[in-house]
Amino acid sequence: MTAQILDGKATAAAIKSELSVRVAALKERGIVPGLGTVLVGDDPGSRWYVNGKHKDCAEVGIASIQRELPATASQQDVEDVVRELNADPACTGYIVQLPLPKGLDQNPVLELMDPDKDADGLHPTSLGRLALGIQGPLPCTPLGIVELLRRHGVEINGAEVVVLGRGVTVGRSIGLLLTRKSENATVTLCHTGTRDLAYHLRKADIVIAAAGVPHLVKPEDVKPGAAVLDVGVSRSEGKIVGDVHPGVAEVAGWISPNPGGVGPMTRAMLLNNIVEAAERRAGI
Ligand SMILES: Nc1nc2c(c(=O)[nH]1)N[C@@H](CN(C=O)c1ccc(C(=O)N[C@@H](CCC(=O)O)C(=O)O)cc1)CN2
Repeated sequence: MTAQILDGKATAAAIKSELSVRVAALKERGIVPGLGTVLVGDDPGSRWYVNGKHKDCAEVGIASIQRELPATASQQDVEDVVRELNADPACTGYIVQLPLPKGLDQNPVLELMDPDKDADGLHPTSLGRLALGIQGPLPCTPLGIVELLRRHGVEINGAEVVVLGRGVTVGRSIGLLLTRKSENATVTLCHTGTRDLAYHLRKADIVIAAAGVPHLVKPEDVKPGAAVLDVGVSRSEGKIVGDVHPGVAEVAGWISPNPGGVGPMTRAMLLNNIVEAAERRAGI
């Protein structure tokens, strides 16, 4: 078997073109949605991601508000920028690029954000709303994964899903999303404390690998025909090495490339959250 490709790049392009139409409709009502970003420090990966977010904004007609602070910024400096964006009427929503440099505490920063401006769906209120089934912004990577599966016709309803990694941007929240009645999956979250990872992987219809461990998911541990999403980012000689061994493509039914799979979907879902926030405020 050779897996079908869950093409995140093409799917994100289709979503962006749908969002451009919605942005144009907002502009006809005099509303220009704006995305703010807060980048602290000089990590090249984080800078690349933030630049990508603003490039996407330009493509669909969303205004960009960029705030940068040096790696030497204090907790107070970062929190001042957050307060400024909370008060900025041009900013529909914003993100603080994670991780923050060492020495800064991300949780007080996230808590200080106006939950109504949380574009990432990572504010405690947004995660609480998700747990309670109240409408609000959803975390971008989990939302991107669900959308990627849906648009490729992968059955989520009733599926056994195994998630690897308990990080805040993916593993912690994706179970909340996939176990809603509308998705209806059964989710197992595996992490470094999991005793027998292969046991869990072998019964999964859908594997979401977000552990950041190169080639953690081996072909012999994947159920034939499963959908495998590779969210892991490790780097070797300048190249991305995912959590999924290349041999998995011979066993799986669907596989997301990395790069070109979940990453572009994360970016598209951020734009989606901004457009939805602007529409909500306009009563659309
Ligand atoms: N505040 C946030 N911080 C972080 C998030 C997040 O959702 N919110 N997620 C990641 C980084 N991230 C977005 O911020 C992100 C990661 C990867 C991609 C992407 O398109 N990757 C490309 C490959 C890029 C490369 O070559 O390095 C791909 O997969 O094709 C977009 C966004 C952590 N921080």
